Amino acid sequence: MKAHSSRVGVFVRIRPTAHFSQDLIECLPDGQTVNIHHRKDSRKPQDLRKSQLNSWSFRVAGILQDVSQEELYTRVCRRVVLGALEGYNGTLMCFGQTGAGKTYTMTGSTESYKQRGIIPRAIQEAIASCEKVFQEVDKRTEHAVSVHLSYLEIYNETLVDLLSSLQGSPQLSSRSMVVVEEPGRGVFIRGLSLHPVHSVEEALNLLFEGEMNRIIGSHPLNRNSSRSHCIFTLHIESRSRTLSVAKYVTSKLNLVDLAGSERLGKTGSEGQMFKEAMYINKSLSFLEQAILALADRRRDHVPFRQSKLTHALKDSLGGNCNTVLVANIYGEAAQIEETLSTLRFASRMMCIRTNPAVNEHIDPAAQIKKLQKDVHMLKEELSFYNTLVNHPRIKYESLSEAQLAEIHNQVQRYLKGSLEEISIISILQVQAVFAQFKVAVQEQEQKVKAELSQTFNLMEKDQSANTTDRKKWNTRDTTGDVEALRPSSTKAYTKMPRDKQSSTPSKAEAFEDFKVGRGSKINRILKENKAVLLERRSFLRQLTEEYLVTEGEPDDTSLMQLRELKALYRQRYEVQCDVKAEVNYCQRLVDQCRERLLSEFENWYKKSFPVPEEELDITIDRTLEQGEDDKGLLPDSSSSESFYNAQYRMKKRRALSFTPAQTNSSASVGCYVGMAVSRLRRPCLSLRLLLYKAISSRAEVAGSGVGAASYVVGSSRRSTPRGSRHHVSSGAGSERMCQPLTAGLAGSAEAPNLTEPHKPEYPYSTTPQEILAC
Ligand SMILES: Nc1ncnc2c1ncn2[C@@H]1O[C@H](COP(=O)(O)OP(=O)(O)OP(=O)(O)O)[C@@H](O)[C@H]1O
Repeated sequence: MKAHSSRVGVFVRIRPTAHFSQDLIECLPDGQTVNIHHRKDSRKPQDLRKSQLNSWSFRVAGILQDVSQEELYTRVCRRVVLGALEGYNGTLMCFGQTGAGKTYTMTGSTESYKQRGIIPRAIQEAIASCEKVFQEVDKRTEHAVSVHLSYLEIYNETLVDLLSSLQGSPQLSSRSMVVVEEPGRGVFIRGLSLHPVHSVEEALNLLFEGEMNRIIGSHPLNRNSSRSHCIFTLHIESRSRTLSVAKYVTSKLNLVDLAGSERLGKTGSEGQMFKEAMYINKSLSFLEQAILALADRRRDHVPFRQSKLTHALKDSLGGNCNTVLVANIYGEAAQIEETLSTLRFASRMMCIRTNPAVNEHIDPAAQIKKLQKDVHMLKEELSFYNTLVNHPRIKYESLSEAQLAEIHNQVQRYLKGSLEEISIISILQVQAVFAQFKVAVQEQEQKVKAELSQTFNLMEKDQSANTTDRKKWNTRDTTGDVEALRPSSTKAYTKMPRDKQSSTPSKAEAFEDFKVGRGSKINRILKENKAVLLERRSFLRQLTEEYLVTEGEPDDTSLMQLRELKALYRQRYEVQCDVKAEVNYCQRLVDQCRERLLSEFENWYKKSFPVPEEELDITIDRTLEQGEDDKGLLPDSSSSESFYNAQYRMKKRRALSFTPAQTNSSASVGCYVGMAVSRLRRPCLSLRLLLYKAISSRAEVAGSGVGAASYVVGSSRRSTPRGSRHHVSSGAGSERMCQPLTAGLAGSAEAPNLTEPHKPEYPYSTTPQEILAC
């Protein structure tokens, strides 16, 4: 609905008179300008000479003097009436002094066809064009037009339905009528009867009926003076006959005959006439205020609701409407002040801008019909297309229960793998498939949640039991109660039937636990020994490089230099041999520590998780066979690698001639010595050489090349009381504490009690004196 701004069209109509005051009312030849010359207080002849002559000029759309009713209609009204037929609201309004010719202009003479006024002519114009439509119904013209009439009177600020006397009209009291506003519909009178008309005659009958009901009073200026404001309205609605067009257009054409203003002091009205004049003047005053507010663009509030008239004319004055005002004036000098007043009002009206627009609406019922038709058409199109592409089975209606069940079945089979793919048929089917997937996912989630909650409940119980047991275990560890070291939770495992030992940890997992728990100390020693081994290897590498440099000295040197070089070469060679021996020794210690760790773990594991021996052997053998290729089974590959490496070496060593007792005890002391050796520093090469020789001799005694001995090295070595620390001093004389080593072995049943004064209890132990003797 496009609106365009337009000014209120204002015309001035001068009532014909034989005493036209040409001196006071000057109509210029342009037909649009009227000049008023007025001398104040001109009623007093003695002041005529003294008073000053004032002039006012009013330029309007047209000055209508001595024009026929037909010309007036053509010049003033036709445009608005035709606009109404196109969907624009229109208002034609007559304003002026009592007896100035408003009713004559608006209604005209009911006795003379030629002198009929605007309303009959507008009816004729509008309904005649509609009649054409009416008559062409059978010819199926494009639009169907309907016209309804209403006739409202505002008398003493009361709304009156002038057509309520007609048969079939609702007999409502004036109080039940009210001016209301609704979005999309604008201002209208609720309770005002609307009368459909199909011909000019019908419409004129209604007009005359209403005219009969108007309140007319005999006034000094007008024998048949209208004592009320009257609004005759044509309600026009145009709809398309085509079902596909849901739009329809409405418009209202208001033909307003305002009551005449009067100067009460001048007319001398009394009684009822006076009361009516008071109401009339008051309502016209409110109209003027509204117009002033509308004309002033700085005002954001227009007092439309001050009177029924302004409220009812709200749309006509400042809204969606083509508005035309006819200002009726007298031509006589006696009414010059009222004429001036009327022209002032008219000039203010000219300042008002309205925004007429076609009133388009969407009919919901027609819209639904249109959409249904569109859907039907599109389905037909799709059906045709599907036939062309060999998909004639596709239906576009909602899926039936059976179809949904089939889709559910397909999705279930697809998820289980028994159906390779779900063939896509239509969008509806795709949506149903996705819906079924959603349902499947939700069901799966519920299932997993239920399982998890069940598992977590069990785990929480187990964890609380484990925590309690671990506390007990830690406490007992410090008291040295070896038998009690086994966690009670593992006892619980052993009590379970074999087929229910699903929570028994794998060996790899158990080994990881063992390293940080029961076997943490021996594991730590192993790590330290490894670190010493690495450090020695690195040192050996460095020496080898230096030695190679010495070997590559140039030949053209003096004898002295050669001797020095030879000495240096020998010295380096000796050192290198020493370090090599150290490396070999450290390697053995590391192996023994590892063997010890595994041995202890095996014992602990067997006790904690009893498994038939043959099954254990099979497991171990398989593990050995698989070697490092079996890492995938283990939770932590780096840790499991060391585990299986160690296990492999242990199994290899089992084939050797050592008894478990020998292995354990020698390994324990080996670890101890490893710690001692790890404290050695490069400068004490001779001491390390001694150590190496002693080791070599013991190894020879053992005859295996693997047997270890207990060596405590250092000049300051001494026995310490139980629980105190062993101080092992390196060859450089520095003392270092090795309490962790002692503590780590003290808690083991198989390990010798090294907190006791040193009493070697295994066949290959060697005292420091022996070492020094070597
Ligand atoms: N242009 C005109 N040509 C011929 N007669 C006219 C014209 N204007 C008014 N008259 C006559 O003047 C008389 C008063 O006119 P009319 O009733 O229309 O005045 P009015 O403005 O409606 O007065 P009121 O406000 O009291 O109703 C009528 O008899 C009418 O025929």
